[in-house]
Amino acid sequence: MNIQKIYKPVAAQAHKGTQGHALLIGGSYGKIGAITLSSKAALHAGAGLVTAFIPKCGYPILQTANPEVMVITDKVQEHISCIEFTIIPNAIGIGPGIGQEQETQDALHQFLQTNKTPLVIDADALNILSQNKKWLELLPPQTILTPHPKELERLIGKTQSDEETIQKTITFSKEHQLIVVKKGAPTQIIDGDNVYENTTGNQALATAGSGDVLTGIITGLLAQTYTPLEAAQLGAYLHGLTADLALPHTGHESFVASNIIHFLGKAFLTLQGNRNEIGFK
Ligand SMILES: NC(=O)C1=CN([C@@H]2O[C@H](COP(=O)(O)OP(=O)(O)OC[C@H]3O[C@@H](n4cnc5c(N)ncnc54)[C@H](O)[C@@H]3O)[C@@H](O)[C@H]2O)[C@@H](O)CC1
Ligand SMILES: Nc1ncnc2c1ncn2[C@@H]1O[C@H](COP(=O)(O)OP(=O)(O)O)[C@@H](O)[C@H]1O
Ligand SMILES: [Mg+2]
Repeated sequence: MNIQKIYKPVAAQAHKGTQGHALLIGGSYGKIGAITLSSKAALHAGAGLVTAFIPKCGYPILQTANPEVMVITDKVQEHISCIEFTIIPNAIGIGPGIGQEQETQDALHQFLQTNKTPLVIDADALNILSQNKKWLELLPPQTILTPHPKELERLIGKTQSDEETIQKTITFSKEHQLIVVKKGAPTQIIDGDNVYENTTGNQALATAGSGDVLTGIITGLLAQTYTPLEAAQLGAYLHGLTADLALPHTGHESFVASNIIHFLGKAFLTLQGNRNEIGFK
């Protein structure tokens, strides 16, 4: 599978209104950084407009760190208690840093009951779903879940081998019509019986916030004209490639999640050449 076939260059006549509006929902006291990274990543993935929905305490932090991102605040200071907004986003990413307060769980339930917008679900939003598996029925078809191994285990249960994990994830994906970005080394994308293995990335990504950035990238792509499977594949590919491109500059140790965002431009630029070797296995 060739990533270059998925990639769509930005049209010369494009404007911010044609490049998609991404909404990132998350953050809680002490974890505003997660949603700050996600929303910044969505912008750098090409979304024309990005809004972050966060608890009140994050307002000055996010507005200062990301002046290009618009902000909607919850009425509660330290966590999200009610997800209501009047904007019409093209894609929503929910979960980075959101925490598991009871009010936040209730807000997620309420949100899922009415939401029809293409969705990416990560981090504590996944953990809340794991404790309320009936809510999986509320997800729009082709919703993208981005679990790391522990989050996946909470969703599908313990397994004895990698093969069993893949089989259970395929069954889970088919049962609920979901795309699972099974994060790891390497990341695999499971869409029903189809399993795609990413070819980019390295251990530099073993750093706090690198998954939060992936969620922002995928949501930013989903808000443009990419299908959920394309957004998951291109997002995972670009995310990993940033770590490969950064390696001569940062080494494995000093690479941090912000570097993923920093090197995203260089990663996109590789897609504009004629490299045929790139892609997924
Ligand atoms: N700057 C920030 O605000 C940050 C906020 N974060 C947020 O913190 C919350 C908690 O997320 P966590 O993922 O830390 O908590 P979890 O409890 O979901 O996951 C941590 C556990 O999973 C295990 N694990 C993670 N990756 C693994 C792998 N590849 N293989 C095997 N085990 C693995 C860890 O060893 C640990 O036991 C999330 O909402 C997240 O978005 C984190 O992303 C870190 C940065
Ligand atoms: N050794 C590794 N090789 C390749 N990718 C890795 C490695 N370690 C972590 N990653 C990637 O980094 C990201 C980590 O996500 P996650 O655990 O959710 O981080 P966080 O919650 O801190 O943002 C995933 O995309 C994962 O595939
Ligand atoms: Mg994570």
